[in-house]
Amino acid sequence: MTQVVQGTPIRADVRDKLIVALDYPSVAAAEAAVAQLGDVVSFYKIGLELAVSGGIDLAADLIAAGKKVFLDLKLHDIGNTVERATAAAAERGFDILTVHAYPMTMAAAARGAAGSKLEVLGVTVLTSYDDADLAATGVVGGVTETVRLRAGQARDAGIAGVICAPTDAAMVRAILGPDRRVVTPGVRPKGAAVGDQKRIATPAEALAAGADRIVVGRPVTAAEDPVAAAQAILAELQGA
Ligand SMILES: O=C(O)c1cc(=O)[nH]c(=O)n1[C@@H]1O[C@H](COP(=O)(O)O)[C@@H](O)[C@H]1O
Repeated sequence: MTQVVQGTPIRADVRDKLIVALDYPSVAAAEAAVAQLGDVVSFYKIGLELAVSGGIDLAADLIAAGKKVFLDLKLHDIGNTVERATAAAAERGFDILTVHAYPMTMAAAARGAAGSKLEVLGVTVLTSYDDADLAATGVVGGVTETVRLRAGQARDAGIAGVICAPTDAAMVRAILGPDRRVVTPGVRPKGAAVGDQKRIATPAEALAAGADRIVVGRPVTAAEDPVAAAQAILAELQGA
């Protein structure tokens, strides 16, 4: 169904570019948000907080309701474990699964997803990290150099694409080419609270830099009017 925002119809392909992060402490809270957002939002992310709170099973209801679902567990473990967990996520019908962008982890996830529609995305460098935060983990090389390295490794591992900051998206798109996914959290509409994010851009800037999809949590879920907040982001994406 086509959405109409302030007289402008929002195309279905534009709606699929907005992934709303269901970062809630209970399944009931997530279900209430999904009910409130109705047809406005077509793509949801189940992340760590909701998964630990029993939210993985919510995916079946979302899929039955025609939504796309991103399982954000940011896997990183021995190859056998990652491969089997990825195959289990594919079996459950998820559209996207995240793993950390380490070569062996990405290769294992690629094996686990083989033959399914599941898109494995490698998390390059978290959007809450700056150069100093990354250096504190022992990584040699700044954010830009590390994202460049990991994007190339994601391409070589044969996974669907990466998660990166919108500020990295143009560089990553050049590395991955047009056929792989570039998905960016760290997105803040003008004037929205930044919170713990450090490498941010607006929805329109993220798309202009080469992102396929954006992930947005608090600017929608903590808004006084989440429906209006999501609609405003979609209108910005459509205009980008
Ligand atoms: O993998 C992710 O989705 C992710 C990667 C990253 O580098 N940064 C990041 O913020 N995220 C997720 O994207 C969402 C961003 O939420 P907000 O900061 O509330 O918009 C959260 O659910 C994070 O877990």
